[in-house]
Amino acid sequence: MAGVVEELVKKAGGCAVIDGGFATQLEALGADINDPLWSAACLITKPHLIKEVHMQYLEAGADVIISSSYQATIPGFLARGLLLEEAEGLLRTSVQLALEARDEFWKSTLRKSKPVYNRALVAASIGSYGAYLADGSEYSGSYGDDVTAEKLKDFHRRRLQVLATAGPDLIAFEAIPNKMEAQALVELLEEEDIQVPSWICFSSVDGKHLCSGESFGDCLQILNASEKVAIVGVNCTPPQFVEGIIREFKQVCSFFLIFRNRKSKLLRARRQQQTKKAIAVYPNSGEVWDGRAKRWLPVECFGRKSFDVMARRWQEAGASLVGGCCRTTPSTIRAVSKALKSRNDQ
Ligand code: MET
Ligand SMILES: [Zn+2]
Repeated sequence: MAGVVEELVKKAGGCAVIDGGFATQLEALGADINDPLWSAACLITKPHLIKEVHMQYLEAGADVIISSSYQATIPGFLARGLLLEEAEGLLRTSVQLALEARDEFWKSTLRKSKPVYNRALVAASIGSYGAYLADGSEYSGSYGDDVTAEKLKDFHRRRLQVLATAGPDLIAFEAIPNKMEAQALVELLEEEDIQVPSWICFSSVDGKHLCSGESFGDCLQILNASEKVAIVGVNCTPPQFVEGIIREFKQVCSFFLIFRNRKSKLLRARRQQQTKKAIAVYPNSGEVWDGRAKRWLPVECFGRKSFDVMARRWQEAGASLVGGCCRTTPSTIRAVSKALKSRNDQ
C-alpha cells in the first residue's frame, strides 16, 4: 500500500471511508446531469455544487473524496465546443475543487475541540472508455473488435497526465469493465511513470466476474505486477455481491505437489493469495437502472441487511477502504462511517 494510504487506513482504525455516489448527490442538489458529460457537465455550469457535494461527504465522515472527473474527457469537452486548453483546465478544476473542499473542511474541524475527522485524501477520478462512449459498454465491457489496448492507452493518456499533475493524493480508475482496459491502464501508468499512487476498481454485474465476463483472478495478476497500483477493488456493483468478491480477492490458492517414493506419499502445499494489495469496495445501492424507462428499479432483496451492516462485514472480510457508489448518499456514508469507526472506539 502506498505510504499515504497506509497512514490514512491506520488513522481510520483499519478501514478508511470513501465517499458515496457523486453524481447522485449532485442531482439531489438540483443539477441536471442528463448530459453526455454526465456529472462533469457541472464543471462548466455549476462548479459551486461540485464543491458542496464534496463538503457534504466530508461532513458525513469520508476519509477519501473522489473528484468530479469520472466522465470528464478531453474529446467530450471538445465535442461541447471547448478549446483544448479549456478542456485541460476543467480537468484541473475538478481536482482543485476537491482539494479546496478538503482543505477548508480540515481547517474548520481543527477549530473544533474534539477532532473526529481525519484529514481526507483526494482521489482524481478516471472513468472507463465505456463511460465516455455512454453506450452501455461501461456495464457490458464489450468495446468491439476495433478497440485495442493501444487505442485505450491513447484515449486515457492525456487526461491521466493532466490529472496526475493537478495535485491529487491518488488516482482512482473507476468501474473498469474488462481485462484489456486493466492491462492498458497498468502499461500506461508505467509508460508515463505516474508518481501518484493509483487504485483500479472493477465493476461486476454477477458478482463472479468483471462486467465483460472475464475472471477477477486474471485481472488481479495484471494489477499485482504493477507497483504503481496501490489499491484494487470493485465499485458500482450490487452490494450483495461484495463480500463474496472480497473473499475471492483474498482467496488462498493452493498448489499441491505430490512426491512419491517407494512407500510414502508426501503432500506439500504452496499457498498464494490472489492479491496482497489493499482492497477498496464502494458498491452502488443495489438499485438497477432501467435504461428504457429511464428510472431506477427498487433495491433487490439482500437479506434486509442495511448498507452499514454490510460495510462491517466487508471490513471483516478484508477491505481496507469502504464507501458507496451510485444511488448512495451522504446519509449512507454517515452510517458507514459510524458503523466502522464506532467499532474502532470499542
Ligand atoms: N465517482 C463516480 C460517481 O460517484 C462513479 C460513477 S460509477 C458509474 O459519480
Ligand atoms: Zn457508480
